Amino acid sequence: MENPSKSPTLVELAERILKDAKIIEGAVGKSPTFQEDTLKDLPQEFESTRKALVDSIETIGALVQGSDGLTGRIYGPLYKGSDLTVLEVLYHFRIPQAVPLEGSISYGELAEKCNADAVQLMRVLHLAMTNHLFWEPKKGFIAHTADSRLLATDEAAFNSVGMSISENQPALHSLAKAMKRWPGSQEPNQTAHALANETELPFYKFLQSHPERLKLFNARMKTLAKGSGSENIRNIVQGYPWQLIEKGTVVDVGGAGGHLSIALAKKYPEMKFIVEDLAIDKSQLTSDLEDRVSFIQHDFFKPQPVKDADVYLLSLILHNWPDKYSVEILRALVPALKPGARVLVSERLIPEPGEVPNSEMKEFYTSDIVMMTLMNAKSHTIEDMKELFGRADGRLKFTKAYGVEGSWRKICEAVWTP
Ligand SMILES: C[S@@+](CC[C@H](N)C(=O)[O-])C[C@H]1O[C@@H](n2cnc3c(N)ncnc32)[C@H](O)[C@@H]1O
Repeated sequence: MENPSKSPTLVELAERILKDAKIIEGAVGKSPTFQEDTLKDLPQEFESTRKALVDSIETIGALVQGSDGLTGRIYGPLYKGSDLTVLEVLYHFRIPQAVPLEGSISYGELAEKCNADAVQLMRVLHLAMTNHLFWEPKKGFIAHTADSRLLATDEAAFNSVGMSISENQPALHSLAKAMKRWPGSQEPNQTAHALANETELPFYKFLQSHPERLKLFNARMKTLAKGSGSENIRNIVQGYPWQLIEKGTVVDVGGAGGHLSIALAKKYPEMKFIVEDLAIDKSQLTSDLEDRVSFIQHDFFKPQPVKDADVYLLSLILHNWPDKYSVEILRALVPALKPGARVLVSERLIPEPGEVPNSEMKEFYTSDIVMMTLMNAKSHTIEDMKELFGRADGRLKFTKAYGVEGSWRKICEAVWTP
């Protein structure tokens, strides 16, 4: 975070906004509108400019509103909570799907289709429109914008909103209560999510006993995999010097359907991969890779069964667990490790304060808090990662954090040095 007395002037910010807006518009050739999101094709190399632009806009908005604006932002009409209420109504009444993709529909007809009261529906939709969801082409009628159309046509995106409403929001509202009841807890069932749902089950077990909510969670994971999931693959494949492993074997611990191993196997034809997870899912494996990518069922809290591999990869695993359990997961590898074996832990690390703009820092801290509310888990800093390796076993020597340029996903390497 910047020193508050040194924030840029309004004019400096406005100039930055103009400069970055020109760069971005030049990159896609056509400015986005609320009907057409041309920025979804923005090339990766302009992502940092997009983030800088968002940050400048937020900063100038907050400065111009002043401290009275702050109270307004928290308690007044711009409070995010009411935006979430709108989404909740859109989700429960399946409003996006009831609006025609072309043309418009009257509030009365829409209310009938959604089984809702027309006046209440109109009032909620008026607020939705302030966030560019739907618009009124003529009085009394509504039509889609690009955002509302996405919710109507992409079931995974729609269910992802459902997941946020069913799991994240109630849990976030219960965080203060959970912090009072179980201060500093390291148990995955002493969470805000458990309080909000009046359950003693940890998050994943709770979902397994509520299949309709598990479906929403899986949809959320699918939408993430479209964006950051592919960033996950890119980071794993390009962000580590795999040529060092040559003809070696990689154990992909908690590797799900093996998408990372499969991507690596395609690029490194001499390496072998063993994907471990609670259940075996070979649906993504093609026959040409069958001799080099295999699957076994394994609980990562039990001693590692594959001995003497060259690499044990834990991608997006430890950030789902309280530290106490992350240490157990790492320790369970120890009996299998040969001297020089590498343990690679890949996840998005939290930057040092001030290393990235405030708006980006907010994303990192938000995801950290979501981890806390759902599982008492956490996002890690690089210092946390060093500490976890050390706590697991002093012979697991942290060497370096690798990763692709410009990404906060890092691959933290520790080498077994007995
Ligand atoms: C967030 S996903 C990460 C998947 C993959 N490594 C990646 O980077 O995309 C976490 C994975 O851990 C698996 N998992 C959870 N508990 C496990 C356990 N006790 N033993 C093995 N795998 C487990 C889940 O089934 C899931 O596939």
